[in-house]
Amino acid sequence: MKILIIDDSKIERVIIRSYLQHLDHEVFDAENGETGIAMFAECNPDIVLLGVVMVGINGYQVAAQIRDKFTDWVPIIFLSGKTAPEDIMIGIEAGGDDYLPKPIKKQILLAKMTAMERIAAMRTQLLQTTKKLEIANEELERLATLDGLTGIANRRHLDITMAKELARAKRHAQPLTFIIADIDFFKKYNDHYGHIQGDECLKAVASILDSSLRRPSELVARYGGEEFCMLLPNTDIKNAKLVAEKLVNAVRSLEFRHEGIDKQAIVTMSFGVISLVPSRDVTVKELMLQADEKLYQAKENGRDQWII
Ligand SMILES: Nc1nc2c(ncn2[C@@H]2O[C@H](COP(=O)(O)OP(=O)(O)OP(=O)(O)O)[C@@H](O)[C@H]2O)c(=O)[nH]1
Repeated sequence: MKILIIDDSKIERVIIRSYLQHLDHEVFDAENGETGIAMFAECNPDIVLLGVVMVGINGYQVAAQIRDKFTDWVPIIFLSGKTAPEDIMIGIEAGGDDYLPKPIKKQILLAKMTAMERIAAMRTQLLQTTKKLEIANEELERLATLDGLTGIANRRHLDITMAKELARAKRHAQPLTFIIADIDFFKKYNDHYGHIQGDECLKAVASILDSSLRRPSELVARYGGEEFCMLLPNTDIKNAKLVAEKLVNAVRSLEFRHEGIDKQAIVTMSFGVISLVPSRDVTVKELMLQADEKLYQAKENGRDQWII
């Protein structure tokens, strides 16, 4: 353990050092409160042995400042000839954890060190476990936003982002583009190639849609089944048309055979696109309904196209 002794009596410091010497501890000492606090920050001790009556700031004030300045808990043991119940109470209230009466008895000091060593080990373990838990929680939160099959955003994440982006577009009177896309004749694809190959097709489509959108603020999500949604903040109707054309072509460029339709057919997608500067009363539900209506028109119109 790293042990920091703060006491203005050189004799006390030398005696305590000699008691701790034969144990495998690293001992630091400071001759007053101010130096002790500075040393605490520097050496990051596992335990502090702190005199109470000192020239300058006293031990209670040092303990209070350590607790105030440093968030990590480190045990503080007061060393004092003042052992009346009220002295002990003041010490504990100032942030101390234990009290050793002066003159310090070697056996008691070593026994306390053993107990504190156990506590320090448990604390280290607790900190490590907490760190692992934090990392696991972050990973869980990340996974909760993703679609299990394709690895792009899921519907839950889309819902949250849409609400945020719609509110932002209203606030700044900025355009917002929203697209719903659906793979054409996907039932026939599954029927012809089987579900496993169908899943591979979904993954490839997700990946090409995702890589076709460039801006970090743009989102591609799997809405469900073979339906995907794209949200493009700050994108007006002119740019929405360019993006839609690019997406139709990107899916074609996969050149995935779709012999469920006919020998020459490839996998294509239809896109329903809306672009608007939303007024106050526009809701997420309305955006979805309108884009879905455009998608329906694209399907009716012969598929493999976008309608805005
Ligand atoms: N392989 C696979 N298929 C899925 C998944 N989710 C939905 N599907 C299939 O997607 C197909 C969707 O079919 P439909 O809604 O009839 O639409 P479609 O055949 O694409 O026809 P159009 O949309 O009109 O072009 C169904 O056969 C579903 O079983 C999935 O996770 N994996």
